[in-house]
Amino acid sequence: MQSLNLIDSDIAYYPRFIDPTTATAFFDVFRNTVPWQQDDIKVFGKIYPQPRLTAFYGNKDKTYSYANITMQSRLFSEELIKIKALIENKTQIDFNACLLNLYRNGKDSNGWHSDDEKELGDNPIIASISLGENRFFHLRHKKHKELRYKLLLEHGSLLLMKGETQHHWHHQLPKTAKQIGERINLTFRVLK
Ligand SMILES: O=C(O)CCC(=O)C(=O)O
Ligand SMILES: [Fe+2]
Repeated sequence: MQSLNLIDSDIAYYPRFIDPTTATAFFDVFRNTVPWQQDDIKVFGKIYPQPRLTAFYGNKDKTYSYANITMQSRLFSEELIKIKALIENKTQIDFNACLLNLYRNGKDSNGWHSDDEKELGDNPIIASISLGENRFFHLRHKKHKELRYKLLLEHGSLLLMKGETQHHWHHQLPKTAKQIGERINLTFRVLK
């Protein structure tokens, strides 16, 4: 486990949290069975197609809203329940929802944001699993914008963000000019 030790944050990175062979098997199942959709998002009043595909799962029929999208959750699949159990075992935190992202190639991305929706509570806990291609994850302090950090999110890894992280830091998954394939990201969350 690697603790990022950035001020105003509580972020830990676990490389090979899932072994590579198992992670590849999970990747294939999610790639082929999740009903991936591309929604429109509103950014500063303009509508754009989201630069990635998403899906939303939970342990109940709940809706989740961000950037003017409202997603209806599907019930956790067998594979999501398995991964959720691995994370819960490590963190002692019970997760009840998961937002899935599919980045089809290097042009797909996720812009600067913090995961600070009201439903996530005061100090959101986000457990993020990476499958498939490695991609860089950027962090930038909201007030001290010169404080930045780049982390390579590898196949099978877990990134855990908690405490005041979402209050003080934005994160993004930038585009890359490299010719790369698909990456799937699972962000387990606690919805109040
Ligand atoms: O794909 C990633 O690693 C980041 C995803 C993310 O930040 C989010 O879904 O809120
Ligand atoms: Fe996020």
